[in-house]
Amino acid sequence: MNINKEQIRASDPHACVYVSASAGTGKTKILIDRLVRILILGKSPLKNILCITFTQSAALEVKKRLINKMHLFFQCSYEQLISELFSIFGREPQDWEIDNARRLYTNFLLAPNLKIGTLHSFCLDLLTRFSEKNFKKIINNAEQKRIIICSIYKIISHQSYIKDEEFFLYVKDLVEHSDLITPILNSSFEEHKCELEKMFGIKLLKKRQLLTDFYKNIRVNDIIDAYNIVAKCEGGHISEALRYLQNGGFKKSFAKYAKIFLTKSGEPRKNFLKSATVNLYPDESSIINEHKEEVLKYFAHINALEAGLVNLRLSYLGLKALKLYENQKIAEGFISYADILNDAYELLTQSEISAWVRMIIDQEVDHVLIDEAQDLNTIQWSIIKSITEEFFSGDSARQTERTVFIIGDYKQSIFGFQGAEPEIFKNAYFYYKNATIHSRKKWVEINLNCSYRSAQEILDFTNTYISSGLIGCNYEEQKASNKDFSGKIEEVSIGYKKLDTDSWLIPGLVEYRDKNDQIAYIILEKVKEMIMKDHVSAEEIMILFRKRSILQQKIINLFISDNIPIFLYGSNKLEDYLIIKGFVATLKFIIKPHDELSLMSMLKSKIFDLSEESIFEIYTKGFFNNLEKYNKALISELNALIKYAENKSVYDILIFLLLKAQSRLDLFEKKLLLAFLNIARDFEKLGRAGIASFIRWFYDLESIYKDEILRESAVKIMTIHASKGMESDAVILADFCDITKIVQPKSIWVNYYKLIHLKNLRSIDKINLELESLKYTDSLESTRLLYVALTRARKYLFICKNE
Ligand SMILES: Nc1ncnc2c1ncn2[C@@H]1O[C@H](COP(=O)(O)OP(=O)(O)OP(=O)(O)O)[C@@H](O)[C@H]1O
Repeated sequence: MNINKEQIRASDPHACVYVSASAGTGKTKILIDRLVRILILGKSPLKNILCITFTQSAALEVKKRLINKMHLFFQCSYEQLISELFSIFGREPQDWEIDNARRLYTNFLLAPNLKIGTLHSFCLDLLTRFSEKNFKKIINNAEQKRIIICSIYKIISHQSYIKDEEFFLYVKDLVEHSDLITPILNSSFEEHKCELEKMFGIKLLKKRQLLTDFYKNIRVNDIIDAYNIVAKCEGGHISEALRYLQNGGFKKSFAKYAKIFLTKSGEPRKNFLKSATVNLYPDESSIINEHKEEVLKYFAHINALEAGLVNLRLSYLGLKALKLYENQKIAEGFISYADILNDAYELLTQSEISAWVRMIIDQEVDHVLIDEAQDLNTIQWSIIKSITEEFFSGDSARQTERTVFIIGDYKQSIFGFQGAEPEIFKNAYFYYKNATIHSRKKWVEINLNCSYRSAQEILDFTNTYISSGLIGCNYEEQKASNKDFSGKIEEVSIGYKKLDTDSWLIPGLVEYRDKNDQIAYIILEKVKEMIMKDHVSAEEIMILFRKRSILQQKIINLFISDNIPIFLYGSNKLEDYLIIKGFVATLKFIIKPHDELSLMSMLKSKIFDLSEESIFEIYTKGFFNNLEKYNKALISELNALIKYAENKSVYDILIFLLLKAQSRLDLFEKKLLLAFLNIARDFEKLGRAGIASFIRWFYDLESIYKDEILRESAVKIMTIHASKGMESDAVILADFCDITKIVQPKSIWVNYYKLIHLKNLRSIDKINLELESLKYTDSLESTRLLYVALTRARKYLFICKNE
């Protein structure tokens, strides 16, 4: 280890410290060093040090490294201990420091009380100890879904809404943002209407009312005359418009009429009339152009109105469903992750016992260390502030030295979807700086920018892609501390050649069915080359994705069939895989044939393999109410399934379904199903039975899929979010092509309201402004994501780029 003076200043246990540390500059090392130095100082016991990490795996890593360090101090030679302590203190250790360091491990064994974990686990502990609220369990996805659907059924007797999965997703999103919506939860229909009218800048009247005004003002005959005259020199769109006006069609379907004046992409046609026509018939042309403007104005207004009315109804019903959901969740003894934070905050600041709770916590915490501080959102900072408030009050009853340590990196702020933003981190920084200086404590600020991880070539490449303007915070070019090895960057451009699915392939020649196949093959070949030619070991290769996708699935399949060991990081719960969802839906269908959500996802799954279009078709024909009429073969298949399932065990039913789906399954799906079958067998071995009871048991298990080939020496496959804090020799970016492309949202949040129907909403200026700013923040975060991905690599970067 190199002695780095700034790292040593950062671990000074007498100062409150803020560290802004770029990727690879040693954040984790500093955190461990600081924990060790506080312990060696000997004034605060282990149990009084609170270390907050962003994820549970980070907490495990910190615990592991701290315990290893203490164990090393306990059993290493005297000389090694001196040298270890020298690298941490940056000076010769004193005798008492050496003695204390030796004793850390035994002290730990006597009282192994490590407060290292996520803020959620700290808050959960707080609630368990002090809250009077009665909760038994953290709610999981399946329970959440069940309660949302029940709540929707309770408010909507007219069930056509429920057929639409979109409404379920809408309410689910409200549930996930419920803390945000609290202020409008109890508003009446009229109040929502007023709010949305203000937001949209229009009155939410009936559409007919608006159009009546339009029809009243239009001089139909004048316009028909004008059309007739210019028709001689114009194209088909004029005769089409004429038809609509002559037979009154423009009243029946105003939208279709208005579309004559628009281009295919929905923009107003710039030159509706040719310039020759305008020169020849100036008067008629100006009548037509004025009319065109008028139509488009009304069309925009009607679009806004339709969007407004849809959103008004959705918000009203959605919020009602949300209230029912919240009540039912509490009645069943569930708590969500968001509730944990909100309830803990309330307990610490607004409850009758707040002062008492804070006093007890104050006795129990002397030092707070916050890792990945850029990823915390407002409520999380509020909780941390209330825990540390007494540190700076001046008249604290406690005389012990107490510090706050904040380490983070604006450039790695990539959890915007959880409410974290660089701005929030900046505010927290100012808060602690002011609080520390005002209470006359020592404040130290450190900026680390030299990477111990990556070769200079990797950092040069990163520097060309990243700049302050693109990531929304200060970016200084990064330098490598380690000059012992060099880096290599390769970029491949993927040409997209779509082939007919059943076109004849020349034997022996690699042809790709689509872009994803091509990328998957290129990556497989690259990994083989790295392992065979460059002697990179498999576990030192990391394949990163911006998001889970078909490409990821294809790569996994390809690697499995080529016997290259892989390890999937992140949330790889069995229940989250599409194929397992389809099987679970089928089990649900067997016990509840009228549950439309299960029926739909069963039909879509590989067991039935119906296309989206055919499901949509039978669905719109009223299939779900009138099964017999439309698809006899399917009905008899469904009946046969229900009949077969009578008196059969879950395991037997699953085998039956597996055989039915077999020809459509790929290798990876077969492995997943095998794991699922094993779970069913375990369930039966326990002497349990019943489909409903199996499904509940399966969800409670929250089983993580582990394959026998997922060994230690495996290529790691994960999303960039999951790769946070990790490093490896080689990094492959599989979907770089999409990295700066911003996906247009289907809905946005504006002032407590979740607005959908975005195509129509775009005719409202205020919404357009919101969308623009959203696009801007998304693009900044997308570049920060790229920064995180590039800086995981030590020596090799391999990037698949769109041409
Ligand atoms: N003083 C040092 N001398 C030598 N190597 C160091 C030093 N400090 C850290 N390192 C090494 O640099 C690498 C990066 O350190 P670490 O993982 O702590 O970085 P980080 O700042 O947490 O990175 P990121 O923000 O990307 O997660 C590690 O392999 C670590 O052992």
